[in-house]
Amino acid sequence: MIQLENVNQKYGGTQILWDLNMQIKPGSRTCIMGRNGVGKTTLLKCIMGLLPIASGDLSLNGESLNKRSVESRPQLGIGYVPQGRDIFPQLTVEENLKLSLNCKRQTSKTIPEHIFELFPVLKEMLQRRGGDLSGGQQQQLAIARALVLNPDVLILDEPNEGIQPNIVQLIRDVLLKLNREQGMTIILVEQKLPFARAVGQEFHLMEKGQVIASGAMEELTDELVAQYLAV
Ligand SMILES: Nc1ncnc2c1ncn2[C@@H]1O[C@H](COP(=O)(O)OP(=O)(O)OP(=O)(O)O)[C@@H](O)[C@H]1O
Repeated sequence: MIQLENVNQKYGGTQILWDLNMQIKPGSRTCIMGRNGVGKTTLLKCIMGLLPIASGDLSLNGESLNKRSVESRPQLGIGYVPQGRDIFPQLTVEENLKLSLNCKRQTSKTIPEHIFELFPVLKEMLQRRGGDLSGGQQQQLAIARALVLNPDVLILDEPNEGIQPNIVQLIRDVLLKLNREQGMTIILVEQKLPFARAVGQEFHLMEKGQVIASGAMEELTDELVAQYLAV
């Protein structure tokens, strides 16, 4: 269980997250939704320890993460696919994937074969530089890099931005499969409603740094969509 209680976050004097509360159950597929600028990415960065929180509590399975380092997250089984992918453009696909193997959680120094079953194109392109891949291939690499550590929780920040429809479908199928077959918790920041509905079982809707509605995906009504998601 990931739990956030009264989390506040500020960039200098500007407060972005306001007494934010959220619970994410193990094995769930959760979508965090809301318009541009409501604080979704900031929230994920706080969960990952990339941004400090000003006050409040953040915990994983009852253990506080407040004082744990960024490096602790992969060891605790939290994988992260950041917005914009952040792969290393000068390194090959293989090198990008092997970087994750340096983490203590992973005892083997070999890239697990199931990664290539999920994303076959990466096997074909192992020696290609990350920067030479298409956007869709880079996104597959970014997800694969997080999966190398076999996380219990996979957090993705708008994985479909600028990606062609067939890769969007592949990503959807991979997320559903990881959740179904491995019980992996999926936390997805997503603005596109059809994708959010296809992947998410639960939603948290954000507005101005707070969660203003949560529930089962079927409870995300047209009224909520019109009020808080439509542009
Ligand atoms: N490094 C920063 N310094 C100051 N303000 C920031 C910084 N990063 C983000 N912000 C501000 O924090 C607010 C929330 O941004 P955030 O990226 O978390 O929103 P978001 O909901 O993820 O939006 P998007 O969908 O556009 O990514 C925005 O007003 C943004 O301008």
